[in-house]
Amino acid sequence: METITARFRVDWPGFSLDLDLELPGRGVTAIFGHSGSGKTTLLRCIAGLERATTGCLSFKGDIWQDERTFLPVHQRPLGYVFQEASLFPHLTVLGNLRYGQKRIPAAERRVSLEQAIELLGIGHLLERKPDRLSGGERQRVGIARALAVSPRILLMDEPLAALDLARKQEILPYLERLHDELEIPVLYVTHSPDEVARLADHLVALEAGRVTARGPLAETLARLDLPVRLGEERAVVLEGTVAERDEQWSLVKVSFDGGSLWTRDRGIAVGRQVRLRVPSSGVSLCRVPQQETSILNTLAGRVEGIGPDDHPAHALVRVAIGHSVLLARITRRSVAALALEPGQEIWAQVKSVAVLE
Ligand SMILES: Nc1ncnc2c1ncn2[C@@H]1O[C@H](COP(=O)(O)OP(=O)(O)OP(=O)(O)O)[C@@H](O)[C@H]1O
Repeated sequence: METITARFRVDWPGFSLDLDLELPGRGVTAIFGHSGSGKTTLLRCIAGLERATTGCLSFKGDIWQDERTFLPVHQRPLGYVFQEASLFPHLTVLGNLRYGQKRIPAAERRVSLEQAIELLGIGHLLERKPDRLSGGERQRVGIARALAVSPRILLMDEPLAALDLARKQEILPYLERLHDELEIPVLYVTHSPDEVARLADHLVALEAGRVTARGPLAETLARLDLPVRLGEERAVVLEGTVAERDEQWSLVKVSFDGGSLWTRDRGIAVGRQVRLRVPSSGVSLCRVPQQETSILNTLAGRVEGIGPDDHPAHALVRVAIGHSVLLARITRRSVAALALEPGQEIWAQVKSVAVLE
């Protein structure tokens, strides 16, 4: 059994959490929701920091909590990364990392110290004391320390929230490496749409202590029946590969399962895997491919469904492009004018697409 099953009920004055979740035992699951929706409470329940909770938690077949069992936090093989790493000020970076690792018998170490240091790029910082680290460096050390305890799961509670944009950009590639190179599942609490789009494989959306949507990221974002918005408007995320570079016009072609899209060249090497974020307002639809248009990307697709959007003037059209899906936000008047209906062949013009590096 490779999954994590979690059922928790917490009742506090003014807030209750009531969840029944099956989470994948691999990849990054983003726990996404507004402030106060219960994200941190869920992580604390999983960590065993909320003792008053009633619930059940099984991790890949091992019971961590049920009616009879409650493993205390120190017996749960997990790493916890907070918004700000609380490192021991009197120890060097290496001392901090070794401290975390001490209680793990050598045979049970899944991540070596060297591997954690290399993954987070902190080899040059090992002799420094925490007060001589930048916020971004401190956070990287905090993540390496959480890995050094050889966790079976990593719980990250808004690990980038305390950092400015430049520091966030500095750390994101390291988080992507963790994702690509480690087998350890990560539960990643955030209210940043960008972080979800870049890092998550799965999504759990919370609202007022309840799950409003969950599932694989791309699939969940493309659903018409679930109101999951990452940011201002509905958008989908596609996995792709940089297939071609057009030096003359500073463009790259990114191929995905079903087609390809030209987008601005940001210097990413041909062959690299990237994610694309396509906002629904950047997709328009036409019944015949347009000849003289400034839009570079026209894809053949099929209408799969039509649903409402935030404003009564707008509709969201779900369009299958091969095995991938785009959402187009168009006016309801256009839906009527084009007589759109499920099953219909259609051309999607994609004006706006962002590469999430
Ligand atoms: N120990 C507690 N006793 C009572 N209420 C609590 C306790 N801890 C948290 N709460 C309340 O539970 C609700 C959920 O809090 P939680 O920290 O889980 O939300 P969150 O989604 O992580 O928010 P944020 O994004 O702001 O961190 C909030 O209304 C909070 O005030």
